[in-house]
Amino acid sequence: MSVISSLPIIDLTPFLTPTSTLSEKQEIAKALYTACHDVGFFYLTGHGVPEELQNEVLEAAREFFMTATQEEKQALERKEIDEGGDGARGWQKLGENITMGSGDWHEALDYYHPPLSDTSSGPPYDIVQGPNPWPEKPPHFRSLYEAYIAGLHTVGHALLRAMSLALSSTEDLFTPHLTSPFWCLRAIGYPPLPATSPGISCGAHTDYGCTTFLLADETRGALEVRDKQGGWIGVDPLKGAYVVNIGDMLEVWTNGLWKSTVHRVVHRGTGFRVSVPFFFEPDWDARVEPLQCCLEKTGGVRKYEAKVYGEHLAGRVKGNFYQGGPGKVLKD
Ligand SMILES: O=C(O)CCC(=O)C(=O)O
Ligand SMILES: [Fe+2]
Repeated sequence: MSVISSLPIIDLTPFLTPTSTLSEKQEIAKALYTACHDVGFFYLTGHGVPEELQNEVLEAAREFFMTATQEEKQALERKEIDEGGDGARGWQKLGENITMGSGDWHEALDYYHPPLSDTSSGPPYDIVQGPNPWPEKPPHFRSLYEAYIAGLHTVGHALLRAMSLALSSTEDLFTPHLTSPFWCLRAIGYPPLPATSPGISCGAHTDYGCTTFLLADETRGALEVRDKQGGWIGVDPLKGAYVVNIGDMLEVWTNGLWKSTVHRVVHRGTGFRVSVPFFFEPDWDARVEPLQCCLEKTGGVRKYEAKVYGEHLAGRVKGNFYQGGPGKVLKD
């Protein structure tokens, strides 16, 4: 495995500054196009999220994983639909999340966009449509995370405007599909893999939606990204920046011009690694299909069928846990 020390760095400032000029934006859009086309992963700076807020988010997750009792964790546990849960939201114990049939060596708290229908009368819930179970300790966890999620919506919209300009002459290609963007946030705790274990911390997969904003602590040598030759490249965190990758919906919209890049986590170092990926997604009912401008750039042949985002997500979530099924799929 080689370690990349130089993922492209994209500075989003012009898309968050009302006074910026078109040429300032186009310069960034051009670099963004190359990053998305050549690697599918990049560091994002100029996003406006304060580093102190990022650190607080990581520390609150660490505090939960390190200090909550087993009982407190179990009170938030993800439950199957027939057990009164929505099959998605909540705490997952070590090894519960699976990829390609093997348990992932992490525990996690998973949150999603508020449910789309009223849940006040209680279960049964549809898949991914139950309430978010927030911890009571640390006491500020919920308000901190809700403020963080709101901030990342601004960044998500700005980045999608930049991506639109990278693909066309308008910033609004994706706007009709982002009226109430769905989102997911995972707070993940990774103990080091046992020395003799052949296992994996988070198995190889692609992300499901538009873009993922990965916030991770300073642990090095954990995240790995598949390169075009099928090898693995190590991606270390860059202080203050997000590691951003594109998801399955952008691959469909671009007719494969930009690929939803496979990645995984192998944490063999020392220390307990914490990461908090935020997934910025299309509207739940968005019908996603190759865009005309991308068809023109890819020889005019449509390589992807239309997908409804919410159906795609529900299908992927169902495969993420042990239910006698084959587990998380790498690609459709
Ligand atoms: O923890 C990480 O670095 C990545 C996690 C990830 O890829 C995911 O949850 O989709
Ligand atoms: Fe991922």
